[in-house]
Amino acid sequence: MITSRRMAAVDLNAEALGVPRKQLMESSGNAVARACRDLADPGASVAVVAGRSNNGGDALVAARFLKAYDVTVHLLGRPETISTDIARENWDALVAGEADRRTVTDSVAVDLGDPDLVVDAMLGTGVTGALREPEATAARAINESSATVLAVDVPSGVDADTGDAAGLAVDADRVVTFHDDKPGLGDLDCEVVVADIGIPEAAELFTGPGDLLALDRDAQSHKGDHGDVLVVGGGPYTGAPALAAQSALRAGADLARVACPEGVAREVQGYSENLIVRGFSGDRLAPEHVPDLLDFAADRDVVVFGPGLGDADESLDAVREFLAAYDGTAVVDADALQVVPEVETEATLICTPHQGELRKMGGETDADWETRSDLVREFAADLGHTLLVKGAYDVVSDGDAVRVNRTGNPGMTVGGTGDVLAGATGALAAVLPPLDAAAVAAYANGRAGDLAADEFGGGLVATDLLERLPVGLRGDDE
Ligand SMILES: NC(=O)C1=CN([C@@H]2O[C@H](COP(=O)(O)OP(=O)(O)OC[C@H]3O[C@@H](n4cnc5c(N)ncnc54)[C@H](O)[C@@H]3O)[C@@H](O)[C@H]2O)[C@H](O)CC1
Ligand SMILES: [K+]
Repeated sequence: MITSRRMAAVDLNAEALGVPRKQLMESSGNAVARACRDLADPGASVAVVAGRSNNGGDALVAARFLKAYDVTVHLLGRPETISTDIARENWDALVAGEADRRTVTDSVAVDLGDPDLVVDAMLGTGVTGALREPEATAARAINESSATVLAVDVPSGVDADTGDAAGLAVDADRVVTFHDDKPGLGDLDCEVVVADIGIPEAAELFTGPGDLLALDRDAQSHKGDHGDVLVVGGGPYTGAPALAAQSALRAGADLARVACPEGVAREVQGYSENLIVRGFSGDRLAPEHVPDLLDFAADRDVVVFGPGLGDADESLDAVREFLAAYDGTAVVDADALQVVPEVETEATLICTPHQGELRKMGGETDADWETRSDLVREFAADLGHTLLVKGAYDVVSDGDAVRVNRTGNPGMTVGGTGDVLAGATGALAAVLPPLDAAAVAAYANGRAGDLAADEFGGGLVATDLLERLPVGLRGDDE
């Protein structure tokens, strides 16, 4: 099952892997033609009703494959208004091949004749709201005809993420849907066939430019609130919390605060005037600080726990007490990780261990990334939290889905890059679901590292990543 939003991401990832959308459209069209052959005998009359975008494009390809049938293509609109290059190229191929075709520019012109089979390719996953004209009139004509109706990807008018129609929708006998089942289709009273259109498995498993789309859309739905992130750490180390907090800002957070021992607060502030630093008494985190921290954390969007915290017993006790009482979203990193398996918490946690830290948490790992993916998924399911296990291939899992990130380079083994990743994950967790936040953070952090390595090779340092994180988070075409 795949949502149309995730489908768009996978599609872009496929393109980055060398399988462009036009190639997928050819496979989709071929699958539509196969479904037609299943539903009608050679010689039967077929009315292809094509919209002006890619759903229509699929059917324009199918028309080319249906030489044994009496096909008429009805394009809903003027050819010059076809909205994608690949759909237009397929229309032009029909024109050049002198295919039987009509253009339907308004509702009065909708006349499908009396076909044996109708191919509904008006709208697919790009539908928004109720059908407009001439689609609405065409949908009524399709529903009134006695023909068998084959819908391409989804029946036009039906939202593929919910199965709901905002009003009128095509009543299909069969749907040929691409790549994977879509959430709403099971509730419709029609037969659903899933066609493999050759999207590589890697497009779904590995992070890619498509994963950044989640940021555009989900971040907008949290409009005006790009995150108030609190980093709790510092004590034995001061650079780590400062790096994590600056990284949260570079990853788009509106505010980054650091809660650290007052003995190191000036030093942490000294790294950047952009940080809001709040000291607590003493020189390391202890249980006595927890009530105050919980109050302070309650007004923040995400807490990043652990950078530079150290592993003193009283600090780890404090992490236990904090997590047991906290019910918000937290990224847990570094020494704080080891207490996670023993804590019962209502909080949503994203844990960011490297493989040594994973073992210390009780998790297993393996040199083979595929085996490691299974182990990480199982351990995330046991914990009930999201894991981002760092390595040459980072493995992200919420216990159900797995994403693997291949960006990054050996230069990133330098100190501090993990703090940058934790901070970025914190900022993204303010606007995205945990799995997406971790996957996008790993992808962007690795891209930032790759850009830094272009310049500094093995001499890159963590602050180089901070500067490049905004570019790492931006799509190539922006
Ligand atoms: N990997 C894939 O997912 C592939 C999918 N294919 C096919 O492409 C469509 C999705 O194509 P897209 O161009 O994004 O959207 P639509 O064809 O659904 O058209 C959207 C277009 O239509 C207009 N519109 C939106 N809502 C309405 C409305 N209520 N009434 C009238 N018009 C409307 C608006 O202009 C939109 O921009 C997918 O379903 C597959 O069939 C690829 O071919 C293969 C890979
Ligand atoms: K359709």
